[in-house]
Amino acid sequence: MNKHIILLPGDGVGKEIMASAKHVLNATASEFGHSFTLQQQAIGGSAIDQYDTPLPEATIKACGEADAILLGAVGGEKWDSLPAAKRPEKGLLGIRKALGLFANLRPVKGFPSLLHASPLKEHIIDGSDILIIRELTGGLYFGTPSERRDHGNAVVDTLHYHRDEIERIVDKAFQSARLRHHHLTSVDKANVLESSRLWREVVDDKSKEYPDVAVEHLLVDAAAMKLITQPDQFDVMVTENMFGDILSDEASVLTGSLGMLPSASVRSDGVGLYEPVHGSAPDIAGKGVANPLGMILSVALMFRHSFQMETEAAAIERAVHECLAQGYYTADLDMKDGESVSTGQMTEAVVENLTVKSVSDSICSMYV
Ligand SMILES: NC(=O)c1ccc[n+]([C@@H]2O[C@H](COP(=O)([O-])OP(=O)(O)OC[C@H]3O[C@@H](n4cnc5c(N)ncnc54)[C@H](O)[C@@H]3O)[C@@H](O)[C@H]2O)c1
Ligand SMILES: CC(C)[C@H](C(=O)O)[C@@H](O)C(=O)O
Ligand SMILES: [Mg+2]
Repeated sequence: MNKHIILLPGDGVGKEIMASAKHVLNATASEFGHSFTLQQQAIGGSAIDQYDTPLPEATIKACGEADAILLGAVGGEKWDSLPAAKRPEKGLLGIRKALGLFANLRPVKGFPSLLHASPLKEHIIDGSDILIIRELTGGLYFGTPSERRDHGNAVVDTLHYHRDEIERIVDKAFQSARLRHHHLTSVDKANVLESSRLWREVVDDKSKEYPDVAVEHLLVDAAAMKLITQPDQFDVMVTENMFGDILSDEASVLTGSLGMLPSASVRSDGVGLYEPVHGSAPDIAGKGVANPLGMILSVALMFRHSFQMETEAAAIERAVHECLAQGYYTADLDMKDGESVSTGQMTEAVVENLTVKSVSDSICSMYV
């Protein structure tokens, strides 16, 4: 099958892990007999340097015509003092909005070999398997006005949702719960925010269409606590844009490192943008030590969600599982024994484990 994929490496470690994604993508293509057209475009700080904008028109056009998009990360100190509209992060927010990618799926499932890489107790994280569904094109990130007032001494940010925007993400969450363990936790701040009270109303209305899914409402502060004390109590979690941003970084602790988490930003027709949950990691950028697995697992999500190629997706996930079991780990994973490997060595280890043979006894669909 021929697919057209846009690569947006972005900034910092984004460039390093995109090289890993390309390598794994090419290896998967040759292993399974696919041909992909890959085209690179600029976004974030590197686009600002080249084109004076974090999201060039050419990037939006190319992404709009693609079957799927892979993104590394954006941002860095160099661009931190630019005005809001010119920051690298605006490029990322802009492409999500321009493509209508309203559903951000962030699966959090630890690999058995990394149980002791987490600072949390093993018996607490063992068996946790959570899908965080973050609303991605509305909420606090996109409401207007968002501006300074009173000569810079006052400020307003707006959390805006229309019922339709909540309905479509909640629908997606119920559908995902049906494919998993039929349990949905909706996270909000309904004891304070009017937007959360509408959110809760929509979840309760929608739940009538999904009587086979058990629904629970949880306030976001309690959810943050429960996520790391009783993670096995969660199946699918659905929440507002910023709540989801924060909770997913927190949840990464269950897997041993922020560098492990992949994500899929999708809309209803299957077009999607796939990126790790972490950022450009300026503290380690350029050193060749970034963990490429969140990015590589995002490639697996692309096969699953945009191309409906479950075998290929499972093969990549299996290869990651195998190389961790063989004892490969990057420096961010706080392991007790042995020596950590570089980004390139970890990527090679994944590619070496990526064989058709390994798919037969696949652990399959780790990240539905
Ligand atoms: N999706 C994105 O592009 C994205 C996401 C988050 C932050 N950012 C941007 O990235 C920049 C840095 O933000 P930050 O430092 O708060 O968050 P960050 O996610 O870049 O880094 C947080 C910590 O996690 C570590 N880390 C992250 N990814 C890693 C990996 N793959 N391997 C090993 N360690 C990893 C970093 O070294 C750092 O210690 C900012 O400009 C921010 O806006 C971008
Ligand atoms: C860089 C930033 C705009 C982005 C977000 O908040 O959505 C990031 O933190 C993420 O999680 O993808
Ligand atoms: Mg984030």
